[in-house]
Amino acid sequence: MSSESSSRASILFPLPLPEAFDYLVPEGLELGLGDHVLAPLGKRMVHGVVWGLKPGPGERALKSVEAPMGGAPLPAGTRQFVDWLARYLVQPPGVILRSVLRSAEALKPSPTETLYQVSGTEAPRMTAARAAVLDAALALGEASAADIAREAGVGAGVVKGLATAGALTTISRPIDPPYGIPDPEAEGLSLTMLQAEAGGVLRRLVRAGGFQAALLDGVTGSGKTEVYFEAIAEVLRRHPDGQILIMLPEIALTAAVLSRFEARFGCAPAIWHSAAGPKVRRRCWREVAEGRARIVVGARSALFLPFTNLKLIIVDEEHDPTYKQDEGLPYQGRDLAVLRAKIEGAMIVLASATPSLESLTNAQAGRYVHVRLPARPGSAVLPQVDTIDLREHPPEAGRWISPPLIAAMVETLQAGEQVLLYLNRRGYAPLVLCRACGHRMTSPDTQSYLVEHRYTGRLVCHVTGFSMPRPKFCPECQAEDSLTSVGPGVERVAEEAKHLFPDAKIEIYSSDSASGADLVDRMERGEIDILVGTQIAAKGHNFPNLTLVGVIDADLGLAGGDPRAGERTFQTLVQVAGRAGRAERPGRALLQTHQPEHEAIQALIAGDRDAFLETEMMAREALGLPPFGRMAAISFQARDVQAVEAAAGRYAAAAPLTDGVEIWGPAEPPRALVRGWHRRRILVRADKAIDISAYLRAWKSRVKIPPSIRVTIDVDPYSFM
Ligand SMILES: Nc1ncnc2c1ncn2[C@@H]1O[C@H](COP(=O)(O)OP(=O)(O)OP(=O)(O)O)[C@@H](O)[C@H]1O
Ligand SMILES: [Zn+2]
Repeated sequence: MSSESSSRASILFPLPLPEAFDYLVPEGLELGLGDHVLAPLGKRMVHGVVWGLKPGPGERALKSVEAPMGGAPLPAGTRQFVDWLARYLVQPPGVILRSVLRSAEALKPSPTETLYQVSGTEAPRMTAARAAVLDAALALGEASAADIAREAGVGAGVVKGLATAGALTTISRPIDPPYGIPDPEAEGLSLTMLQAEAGGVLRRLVRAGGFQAALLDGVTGSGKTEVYFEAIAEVLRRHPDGQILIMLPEIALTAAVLSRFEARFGCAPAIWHSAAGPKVRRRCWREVAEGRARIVVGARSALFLPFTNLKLIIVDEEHDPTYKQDEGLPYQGRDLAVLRAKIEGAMIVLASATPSLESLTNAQAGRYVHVRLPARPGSAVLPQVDTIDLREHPPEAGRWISPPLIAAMVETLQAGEQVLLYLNRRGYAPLVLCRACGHRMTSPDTQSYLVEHRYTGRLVCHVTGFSMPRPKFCPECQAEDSLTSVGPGVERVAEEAKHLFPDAKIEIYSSDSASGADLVDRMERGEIDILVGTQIAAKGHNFPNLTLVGVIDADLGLAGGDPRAGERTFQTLVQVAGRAGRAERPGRALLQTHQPEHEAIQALIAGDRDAFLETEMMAREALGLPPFGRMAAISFQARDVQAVEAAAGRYAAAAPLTDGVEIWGPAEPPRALVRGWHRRRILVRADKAIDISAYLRAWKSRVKIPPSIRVTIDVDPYSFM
């Protein structure tokens, strides 16, 4: 076994193991860092990546690497990102690697298909079937045997026979073709002065090279997309092999957005998101790893793609809460994007009309270049925002649209314009209770109210997905027909709108909608009069004829005591109001509220974002909350409530004592029971100067928790509650 030339490789597996393991490299096998290999782990052969190479056979008897797996090696930047994240997120490195290796198929070359084409050579023994095939092949150009045979109305054997006879030639083509080459000089919109200026700043940053960060802070509808296209074009010009990642919130990956990319750069980008099928995934992953894909448009998980030469990352709608992943591996995609840009020496642009306090603080401190776009292009102006005080103008009993909002809707519809009614609640009613005994319908094993969905006639748990038919008898007191729906969801508001405007075309847009893309198209074309939507309808869309936005409940989200509630509500309301009046016709937004004096709502009416953020910042600073301090959450889950309490208690007791760190809890989180799993949570607040990841690692190493208890560490919890 041990010869002069033998060496060792440490192999990292995409598994929750504490570290990479050493293997012997068999003689004759040349391995490089980042190579994909098969190696024995227990009784199995497992796909791993060469993480280190060492000379000599070493002291211990080691197993051997079995075989190389092919595919482009994992680039150095990606490996560094994995190591960095493992430390930062307090996770075993293999857990991060698992987020990188998302397509084993991508390591193999693309499968090929055979296409047929008329060769021009005469076919011997012409028959009617053969003539039909030649006609079909001429009409189709390059096509598969099956397609030609179908067109000709014969069996595929006739096609193959003609190929053997030389009358058809065959071409072998990859099923996953490379992506088109984007053209930076393709015709775009002509930019306004403000846009050109902002674009110029971004182009200069691209030319400066290396890690650069910019906050593109522009009001809704100001054309931020066009401006960051300028940065993309500059990278395409300067770096013939440079790669660009554009991150969007998952639901913003619509046909409308993609066609704007195509229009500007002359070809479709590579696409990456969690719902993409294996074929889309393997193509994108392979092309990125081989350095051929130039532009990737993706959701947060695109961060983990193996870029070989990443030059620019755009995080569009950077404030969006969907960049935060809570399940599985918790991380904040926006922050990791900045980290990745640093490691790759790339530029990053964070774009938003309502930047997060984190990014604004970085811009104010000069860490990010602050690029502003204060106005919409051309004649488009920002919407006029007003409140409707529900205490003065209450809707009729059992209704949710107030008289002033109804009046505004009448005007808008009479002018032939569109209305968006916004309520961030899916279904018909958020709560169903028994009039006889007061029983509230909840999800089994989960402390969560069931939401009534009237279209499907079911009560649905939005936490676990559990659903049941609406019962006729109260499950508690058995009273008949005693269940009543409390409060509105979008279905109920749509029902009311239908009652008020029986002739209007009304649609509901929420994550329950079967075809959101179709709704967006029809809304854009003006085929819908009133769209009743949740936050999915509030993001990024351009509906030129939409001039009235009615917010059914502007107070939703302000209650509850989460210090982020004000910021989040403000962001959502700016975004939803920002859908109005994006083209020639001016728009307005009406907010129904019980507390028109609330700071977030006042700031919105005054259009004074900065004053609002100023007070928010002061509150955060006083409490030492992010961005002025660091937070982490440690969550415990178990089937047994006593076990989870004991484990959380022991964990808390083992906390290292340090100045500048405060430990809160263990306590019950907002959802303390889900699918029969009991949850407890410890919150950690640390001063900015403290390396909270290192602190959490040290803490974790002090406690042994039994495997029946799931422990999750989140170094960037979105909610502080
Ligand atoms: N220079 C321009 N000339 C003509 N139309 C423009 C120009 N710039 C932007 N637009 C149009 O204005 C609309 C808004 O642009 P875009 O979607 O880029 O705005 P945004 O800043 O991303 O807005 P939001 O933050 O609300 O999503 C789009 O329909 C876009 O095509
Ligand atoms: Zn009852």
